[in-house]
This record gives sequence, structure tokens and C-alpha cells, in this order.
Amino acid sequence: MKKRRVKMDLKEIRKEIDATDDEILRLFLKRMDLCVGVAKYKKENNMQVFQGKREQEILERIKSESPDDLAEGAGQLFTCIMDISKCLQQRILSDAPVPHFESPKIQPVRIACPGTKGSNTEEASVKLFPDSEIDFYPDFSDVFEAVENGGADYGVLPIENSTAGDIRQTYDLLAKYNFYICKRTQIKINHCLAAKPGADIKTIYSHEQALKQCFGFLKGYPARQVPYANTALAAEMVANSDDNTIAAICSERCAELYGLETVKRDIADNPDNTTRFICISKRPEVTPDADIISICMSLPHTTGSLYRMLIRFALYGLNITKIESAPVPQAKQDIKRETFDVVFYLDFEGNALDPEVVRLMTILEEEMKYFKFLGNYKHFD
Ligand SMILES: O=C(O)C(=O)C[C@]1(C(=O)O)C=C[C@@H](O)C=C1
Repeated sequence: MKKRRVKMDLKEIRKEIDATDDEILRLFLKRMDLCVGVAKYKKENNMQVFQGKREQEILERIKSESPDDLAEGAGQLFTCIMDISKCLQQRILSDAPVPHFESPKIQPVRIACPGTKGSNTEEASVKLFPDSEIDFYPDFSDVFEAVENGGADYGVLPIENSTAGDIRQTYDLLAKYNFYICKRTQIKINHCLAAKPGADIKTIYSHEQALKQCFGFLKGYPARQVPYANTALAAEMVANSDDNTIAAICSERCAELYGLETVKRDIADNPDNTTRFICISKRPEVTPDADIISICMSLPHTTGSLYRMLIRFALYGLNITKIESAPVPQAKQDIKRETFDVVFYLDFEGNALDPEVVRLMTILEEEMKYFKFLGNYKHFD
């Protein structure tokens, strides 16, 4: 009998919740209608959608009128309502001009690639630009310089590895040179330990990422590890050296190319060890079939700022495929270190010519202290 009464009570309460929801919905729609009016006013008066001061005033009032234990929740609720309002207003305001992007250069093109023949980046370059000329440069920054001064049309560089994560140097140089990503591919990396026949290995040279990717193997191997600019350069150096105690970690293809013996094959910790490579260009190039967008931005150190940024993507129906944070690159002087000490890197699915994507990026650009479009491109398998 008592159980039945509780059930009845719950039913009653839920009925009231439904009625309250109906009322909230009616008021929500009324508020959005008012915001449409605001948007029309802003369009006529050339105002931007985001009005930070007004939002602050609304949130302070809402919080001060709520009981303590619900003040934060009420603040979040109204923050979300205002985010929806901005999304709606942006649709009304934006005749936002769809940006103009350059078309890709006609192949054959000249590609700048770090390292030397036999590198994994060379393999990625051939995959991205089958008939093009590849020039090798000692360092990642030399690749950027070559594209900057017209010595090459594009550069190809590693950006991310499935074992070791992001390749920070590439991201930092993208920011420093203000360059864009215009293609991406990935290749499975099969590292091997390579040395001259009969070597008594005491020191192993390789790119620091390759050393990281073979951490498990190297832990049990009694040799000193020395980071080198590139896996292929390390192999070339070992091949040209008279020192019989050195070895390199590189691909088997590279070992063969330099006449080295494979001491041990498949030494990466992860058998599916894969590296992604990007093609960089001086100007953004976007084709209608490009479907990955990379951006980076700084968020203020305030409660919920990451959540607020992410909800935008949900409101615009856009799917985030990657999010990482990293220390602000030293080279970026327009970010104040004291307040904005990390940058978020995001990839999401979309095309930068799609008006909805333009709207989202416009609002992010308005609201974030620092925002940069890093490119819109296709992934080549
Ligand atoms: O008052 C405005 O300017 C509005 O656009 C309305 C509104 C809101 O929804 O309350 C929305 C966005 C602004 O950033 C501030 C407030």
C-alpha cells in the first residue's frame, strides 16, 4: 500500500516537471525570438554577435539571484542558453563572406623534405606527390625556410605518431611561419636496428621520436642512445663512419639503401606504430573535397571555458576528431604567457567553404583570445 503511494507521488511530481519543462521551453523559444530581434539590430548596425560585457552582467545577475548551491548550475545553464543564442544569431548575421582560398599548385611540384634519402618522410612525400621532385634539407626549420623563400612549393613533415604523440616541433614551426596544412597521409613505421656487418654496438643514433617509439626494446639493450636529426641521416652517418660501435634506428628500406645490416627488425613498442605526415604551404589551399580542419586556440583560465568551447561544435553539428593541449610555442608573441600558457589543437570534420563552418570559426575567432586556422585538407591513405 505504502509503495503504491510513493509511486503515485513520483508520478505527480513528474507530471509537474513535464508542465514546468513546457513552460521552460515556451520561455526558451520566446528568449530565442528576442535574440533574433537583437541579431537583426546588430546586422543593421554592424555589430558583432559576441558581447562579452553583456554576458557578464547577465551571469552575475542570474547567479546573485540563485541560492548558493544552485548559483554555479544556473550560471552554466544561462551560459549554454547564450551560446545557443549566438549560434542562432550568427546564422542571421552571416552573410559572413565565405573566405577565398588558393587552389593547389599543378604537379609536378618541388617538395622540401627533412633528412635525406630513405627517410619515412620521403616515403610520405612520394605518396602525396607521386611525380614530384624532392629536395632534402637538414632540419625541419630548413624545410619551412625553403617554402618561405620559394625554393620549394610545399614541405612534408611528420606531425603525429600513434606511440609518441604530437611532434611539437612541427606544430611550433607552423605557428612561427604562419603556414597551413594542405594534405595529410600516414604510413606504418617499421623500425629496425641497423649497423655495419660485425659491429659491436655501444651507441645507437636516431631521431628522438624513433628512440621514444622503441623505448621497450632500448630499455633492455646495453647501449647509449643519442638523438639525431633524422632516422635516415643517422643511418647515412653510421654507414659513412669508421666507428664500428655505432648503430642507427631506421626503416629496413633505409638500412638497405645505405648498405647496413638489419641487426633486429620490428623493434617499435607498438606493432601498429604509425606516423602521420602533413604537407605544408605558405597560403591556405582548400578544395571542395577537403574534410579535415585543424585549428588552434587559447582559452581563458576560467571555470568551464573548455566545455564552452566544445559545446559550440555540438551546436553546429560538427564532429571533433582530435583535441590536444600543449605549451604555447615560444615563437608566438601575441599570446601573453602569464595568462595564456597553453594552446589547444583541434581537428574536426568539415569544409571551410561550408557556411556553418565559417560561422563557427567566426564565433571562435571573436571569443577566443587567440585563434588560428591551420588548414583544411584531405587525408590520403
Ligand atoms: O545582448 C546581446 O547583444 C545579445 O546578443 C544577446 C545575448 C544573450 O543571449 O543574452 C547573446 C550574445 C551576446 O554575447 C550577449 C547576450
